[in-house]
Amino acid sequence: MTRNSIHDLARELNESDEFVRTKIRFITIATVIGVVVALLMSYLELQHGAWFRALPAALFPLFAPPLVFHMYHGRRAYQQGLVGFAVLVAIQQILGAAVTLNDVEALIWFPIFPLTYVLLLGHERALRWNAVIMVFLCLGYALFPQINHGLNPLPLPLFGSALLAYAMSMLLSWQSHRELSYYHRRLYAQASYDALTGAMMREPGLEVLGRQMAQVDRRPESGLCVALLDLDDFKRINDEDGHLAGDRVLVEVAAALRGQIRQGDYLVRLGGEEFLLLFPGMGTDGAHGMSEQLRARIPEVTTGLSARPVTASIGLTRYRPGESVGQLLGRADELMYAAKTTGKNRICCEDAGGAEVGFALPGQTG
Ligand SMILES: Nc1nc2c(ncn2[C@@H]2O[C@H](COP(=O)(O)OP(=O)(O)OP(=O)(O)O)[C@@H](O)[C@H]2O)c(=O)[nH]1
Repeated sequence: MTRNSIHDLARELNESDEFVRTKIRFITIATVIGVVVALLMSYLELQHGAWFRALPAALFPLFAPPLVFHMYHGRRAYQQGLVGFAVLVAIQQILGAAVTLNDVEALIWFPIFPLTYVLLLGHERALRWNAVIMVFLCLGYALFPQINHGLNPLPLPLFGSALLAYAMSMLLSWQSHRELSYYHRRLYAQASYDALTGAMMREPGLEVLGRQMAQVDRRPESGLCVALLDLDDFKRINDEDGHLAGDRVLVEVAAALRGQIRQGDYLVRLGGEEFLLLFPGMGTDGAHGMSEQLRARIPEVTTGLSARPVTASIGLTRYRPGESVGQLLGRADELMYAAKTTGKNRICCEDAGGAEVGFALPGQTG
């Protein structure tokens, strides 16, 4: 891929333009400053003849500019760049700690590292990285006597305050991660489930259907049946009993359907008073028996909500490996339509081979 503008990259990354633009600019500016400072520090250490202390600082000018350059080249590159920076910071920190931990001044850098991980990796991953590095630092401090009993013994309170910075950062990350996952779950539920009936909404429902179909394509013996269920004369219920009564009917019907289907089956509200039921791993006979139970249950659970009994017409069919979602639902729709035109309150079912269409009258199996 050729070099993108930040705007294109942000769009490709599917994150907010503003967020990615700010983050990449921040990392670019920080890298320029970091390279200048690191070169200066390396030069000063070399002036004092301490080449081994110049090494950690020299790593940054060597690796950071190519990382920034790499980050501008697409989604994977951006993510790889962030992780690359985190690895660079970790190596520098561990190397730096190994050569300068008995220098009190070196400790002023410590609180910066946990925050760097939050910035680079986000709260969730920073939590893990900070925990691992904190464990390494503690082990290093406890196991290597030259660090804490060297010529300039490292004051424990200073080391403790560096660890405190890690702990604080981890606590804040944990809190933020919990909050974000809570809102993420809520947003997912709002975007996936219909607020009135609690059934899955059309788009996510069709995605699930696509996945189930792909599974049957891989293992045709597993099978998949779908039932398209449409309430009969629903407009009349609305007109005669009121829109609120119509809503109550939808709620009760959806609850009854959900209560009756197996775990692993799906209930999708395609729109209005039309529901799609997915029966993965079920043969036509099993799905027919289940649909018959559902059809019979609907007038029972809606008794008293409407002046006339509430019924449903169902088109039931089996997925034929290789066909499209449109073909499968089109066939289910035709069968449901056939059930409507032959008297309603019935199931119209295609046999397993798809050759014939049988009509199941109420209380009968087709
Ligand atoms: N109360 C309520 N009504 C809805 C909702 N969504 C759609 N509707 C109504 O559902 C009715 C559907 O009517 P039609 O598509 O004519 O179907 P029908 O009256 O059930 O007729 P058939 O399908 O032929 O049995 C319309 O009057 C819509 O306004 C909803 O969320 N709540």
